[in-house]
Formats: sequence, C-alpha cells, structure tokens
Amino acid sequence: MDGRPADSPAPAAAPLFEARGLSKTYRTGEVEVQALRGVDLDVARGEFIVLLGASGSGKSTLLNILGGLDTPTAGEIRFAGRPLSGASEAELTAYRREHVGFVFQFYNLIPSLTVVENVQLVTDIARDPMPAEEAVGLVGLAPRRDHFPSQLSGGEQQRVAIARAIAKRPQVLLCDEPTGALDYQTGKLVLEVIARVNRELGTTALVITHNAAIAAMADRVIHLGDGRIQRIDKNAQRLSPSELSW
Ligand SMILES: Nc1ncnc2c1ncn2[C@@H]1O[C@H](COP(=O)(O)OP(=O)(O)OP(=O)(O)O)[C@@H](O)[C@H]1O
Repeated sequence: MDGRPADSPAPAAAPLFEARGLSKTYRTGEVEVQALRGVDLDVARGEFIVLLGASGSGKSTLLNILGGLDTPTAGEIRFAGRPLSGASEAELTAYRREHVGFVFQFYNLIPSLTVVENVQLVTDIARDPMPAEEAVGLVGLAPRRDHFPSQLSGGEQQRVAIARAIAKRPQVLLCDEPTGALDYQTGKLVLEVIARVNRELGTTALVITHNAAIAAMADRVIHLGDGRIQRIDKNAQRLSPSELSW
C-alpha cells in the first residue's frame, strides 16, 4: 500500500491509527452531505475510546473509514503506519479480515448454527485465530456453546457476536452502538466483555454510543459534532461498567 511489502514490520512507534484532514462527502443525486469535515486523530495501541455525538454527527462514518468499510473523500488514514486511503478493494478486504473486529447494534448471527459454530465461521478462515471455544469462554458463554441464537437472550447473542469478532485476534475492535438494543443490566454485561477484551488481549477498542455514562469506561472520549471533533476528554481513571449508572 505504501511501497513496503505488505508483511514487512510496521514502524514500532506508529500509532495504531493516524487520521489527517479526514473528510467524507456523500452525494446522492443533487444532494451532498458532508459527513466528516477534516478530522485529525491519533489512536494509540491498546487504547479504549468512546465516540459520542448527536445523530448524524459522523460517528459511524468515522468508524467505517477506520475499519476499511468506507473510504474518505479527502485526507489520509494510516493503520500501523500504512495508508488505508488509496488502498484497493482487495487490500481493504484483507485489512478487515486480518486486523479488524466489528460489533454492530444487531448481532447478525446465523440462526441455524450453534454459538461455537457461529464463531468457527471466522476461525476457519482466519490466519492466526484462537480456538473458537476460547473466544466463547472469554465472553462467558462456555456453558451455552451448543445453543442456537434463538435460545439466547439479546445480551448473550451480542456476546457471541463479540466472540466472533475477537476470535481472529484483531488489533482493533470497532463497536457501533453495541448496547443500543439491550436493557440496562444486559448492556453492562456486554460492556464488561468489551472492557475485558481490551484489558486482557490488549485489543484497541473504539465504541460508539448515545449513552454519555459509558464515557467513564474510556481512556479518551471523542465528542463529534457536525462532522468535526469538537472536544477530546481524557479520563484520569477508567471505571468498570459495574461502577457506572445511568
Ligand atoms: N451512505 C450514505 N449516503 C448518504 N448520506 C449518508 C450515508 N451515510 C451517512 N450519511 C449521512 O452522513 C451524516 C453522518 O452520518 P453518520 O451515520 O456517520 O452519523 P452518526 O453520528 O453515526 O449518526 P447516528 O448516531 O444517527 O448513527 C448524516 O447526515 C447521514 O445522513
């Protein structure tokens, strides 16, 4: 992507992500929407970041560009020192497959497969996965490993989705409103799992939420507004989800 062989070591000191002047304009017929307007951001390896902002402020657009699901209209984005902007579709697909775990509001599990089989879908094709059973254990679902999604609660299904996302040992976990469809207690359990993955596996985590209380879990809180970073708060101390209330 930048002239170095794809498997050459990245500069050790490079942040995991470096975004410079990142802009995104969507054009639908005559209508133009500027979803991002010049975002500059570095994300350190192992960081836990929460993204807050009103509906339409550009949170998902930013997350999708970081995850290689979308491309910027202008600006630069680097992952571990290598540019993602300008990468081909095939390079972005390889990047997503090897390095990025996604968790969305809805779980997208295969109904006819058990918990462990849903995770094996990923471990079967990943380069250096953990055993599917280990991922299922990490999210606390070992006793439910042979159950089907319809036999699980929403929070349990979301934990399967997290197990599926982390089983390939991605460097980054990108979560777009992971607790959006869950009640309070269940949402906390899911957040505990994301915090555990960040802590125990060192996986960098970026979490979009509408719930400002969740911000206390993060190392840094990025407030987006109108396609721009309005403010970045740093937490001196991170709280665990069990210490949060909303
Ligand atoms: N594929 C698209 N085509 C056209 N406009 C889009 C597209 N995706 C996003 N937008 C527009 O870009 C802006 C930013 O959208 P984005 O989804 O990033 O916001 P968000 O902060 O994640 O919002 P929400 O909290 O509602 O999910 C919005 O005005 C949205 O309508």
